[in-house]
Amino acid sequence: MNPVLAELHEKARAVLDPVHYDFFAGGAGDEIVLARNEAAFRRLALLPRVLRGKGIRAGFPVLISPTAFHKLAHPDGELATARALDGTVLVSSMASTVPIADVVAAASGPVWFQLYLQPDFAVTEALVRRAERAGCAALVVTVDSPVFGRHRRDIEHGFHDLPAGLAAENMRDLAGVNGLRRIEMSAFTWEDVERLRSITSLPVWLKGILHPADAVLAAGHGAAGIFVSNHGGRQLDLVPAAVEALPAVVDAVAGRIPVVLDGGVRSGGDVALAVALGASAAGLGRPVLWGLAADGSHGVRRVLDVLRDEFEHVVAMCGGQLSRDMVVSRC
Ligand SMILES: Cc1cc2nc3c(=O)[nH]c(=O)nc-3n(C[C@H](O)[C@H](O)[C@H](O)COP(=O)(O)O)c2cc1C
Ligand SMILES: CCCCC(=O)C(=O)O
Repeated sequence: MNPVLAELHEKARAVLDPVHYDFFAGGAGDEIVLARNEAAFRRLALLPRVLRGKGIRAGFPVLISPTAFHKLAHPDGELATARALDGTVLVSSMASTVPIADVVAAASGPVWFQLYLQPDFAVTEALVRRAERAGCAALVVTVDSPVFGRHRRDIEHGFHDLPAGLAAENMRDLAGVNGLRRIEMSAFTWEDVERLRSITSLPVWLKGILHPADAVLAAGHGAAGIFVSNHGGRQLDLVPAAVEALPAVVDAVAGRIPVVLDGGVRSGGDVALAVALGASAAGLGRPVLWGLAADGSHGVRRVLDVLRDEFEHVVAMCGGQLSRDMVVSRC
């Protein structure tokens, strides 16, 4: 691993309350998927093309995937993350500890709003209006959580609630206990996605798709794009690594909508592999949390800078080109 990322992770582990560290680091069940997400990248290799000059690939195809409760990592919470963007997209979690309007106001790049559809449609609609008023550029509906994953580390620690003083700020004044409504996980249908689309002009992405048939349905139901994701190994501990599920989804979508990959991306080389396999971009979860915990906004910036630098170097080595035929198995 890049020594800067390793150093940020070690510092995060040292400064965080161990209970909060385990909330960020942990996965569901036996954490098999958590480990596989990273291991699967190690099993892939790239065959560079030669004598192609500098090639034409430009840009940095990385975004920040939504993660909850940044104030558990750093006192400035999502404000610090947002200040680090420098053009990178931040998908801000519905479970942010800073209200979405303040996240967008602090951001140095586009902000998208991630949400879980709520059983009470009026609550979902209120969240959408908050995201729109704040100036978010897209909605990302997470669809892999009909029920919440079972995180053994959290259960062992008895970690169920935020410490006093911290709250899921987007849920304020939505008529719950003390004006704060709990985020609910519930099962929905494609009709619910259509209903959401009907009340907003924002692009609606779906996050947490693994089955190619669902990717086809997503395109058919007007999703602006999808995230191939297993929620960083925090939902069903029986699924493939995210990058293993990517090629079949890319084939099924056949270019109709963009496909983002998240889960286990830890280097610019991992970003390059995901792009070569057909992802439009790779999403980062935990690496951003480690940067944030270790050094606030500066730490997040360092994570993005390291990945950008590594990615550009790998692409240059590959003749400016990344395509599926260049990806082979190491074993
Ligand atoms: C601590 C933590 C909190 C998360 N919170 C959310 C969330 O609020 N909404 C969501 O859609 N995904 C959430 N995720 C999943 C991430 O968006 C992403 O899919 C995953 O972290 C990517 O894997 P990686 O951590 O290996 O990069 C969370 C992940 C972690 C680790
Ligand atoms: C209600 C917070 C949801 C956070 C989440 O999605 C996760 O921890 O994986």
